[in-house]
Amino acid sequence: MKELSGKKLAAEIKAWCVDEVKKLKAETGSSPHLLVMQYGEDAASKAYTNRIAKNCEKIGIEFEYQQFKDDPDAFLAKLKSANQDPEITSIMVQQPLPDELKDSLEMINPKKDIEGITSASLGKLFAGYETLVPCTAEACMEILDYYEIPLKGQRAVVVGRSNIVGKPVSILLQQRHATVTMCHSRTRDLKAELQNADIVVAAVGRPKLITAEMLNEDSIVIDVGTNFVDGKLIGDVDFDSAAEKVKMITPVPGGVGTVTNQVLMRNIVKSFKNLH
Ligand SMILES: Nc1nc(=O)c2c([nH]1)NC[C@@H]1CN(c3ccc(C(=O)N[C@@H](CCC(=O)O)C(=O)O)cc3)C=[N+]21
Repeated sequence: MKELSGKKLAAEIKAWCVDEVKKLKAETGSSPHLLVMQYGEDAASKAYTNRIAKNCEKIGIEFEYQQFKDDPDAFLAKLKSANQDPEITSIMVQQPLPDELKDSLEMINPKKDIEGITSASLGKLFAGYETLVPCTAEACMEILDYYEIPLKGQRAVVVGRSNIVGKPVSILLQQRHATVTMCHSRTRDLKAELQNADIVVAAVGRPKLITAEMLNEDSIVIDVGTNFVDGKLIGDVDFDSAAEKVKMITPVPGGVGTVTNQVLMRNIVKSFKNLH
């Protein structure tokens, strides 16, 4: 078994960002500027925001955070003004959102949509145009490429069909000529599907849902899960048992999540470039 660490790759992407931000500052006199908006008190959103703030600081990206509560109109007003504001080059709206504000994700200016979650961004991805791609899906592809894992003609089984990971990663894998099977909570026999997999992408958000006995010895496993259990970060794959069996597997933490953090930074740099 080979552990597919994301640490070196993440450091490389970060170094690229640092360099690029320096160059852009010299050329334009300004720096990328991220606005993170949160509605309500979700602790995971807060923790994620703090991590993003630190990463922005290290790279030289300006960071702004606004939290709202009990005032959906103020939230919408800020989002509208941020869409127009030339100083704000990237916008991230933390999820979850209350039902009355769910549609606001669609309002994000697609040029500033660093998570690639608007239908405009996802539509471009679907059609094969260049666009900002959801960071976690892109991080999976980066890890596969970093470790030179062949994709053409390979069988990839994606477990999970979310808009931010499962669906986009399935498109990216198909673009690279993999044969993709989508599995989810209603899949009748997940083990049978996994037996055929050259590559498994686990993105369901259920701790240790996938166990060693479900996996094939020749599989390469990309674990996207970031489940907090008793204060510990646990993947969707039971790492300890799976690691003894499969060919290669990403750890949690230190795998996809580490790369995702820096792919997000790179998307902030890209959105700045697209706007300038
Ligand atoms: N619009 C939006 N996009 C999100 O992506 C989003 C969100 N809202 N709301 C909150 C949740 C929560 N979330 C996490 C991200 C990283 C870790 C995490 O633990 N990251 C580790 C990575 C660990 C590893 O190496 O795998 C770290 O940064 O150190 C957890 C949770 C994102 N979310």
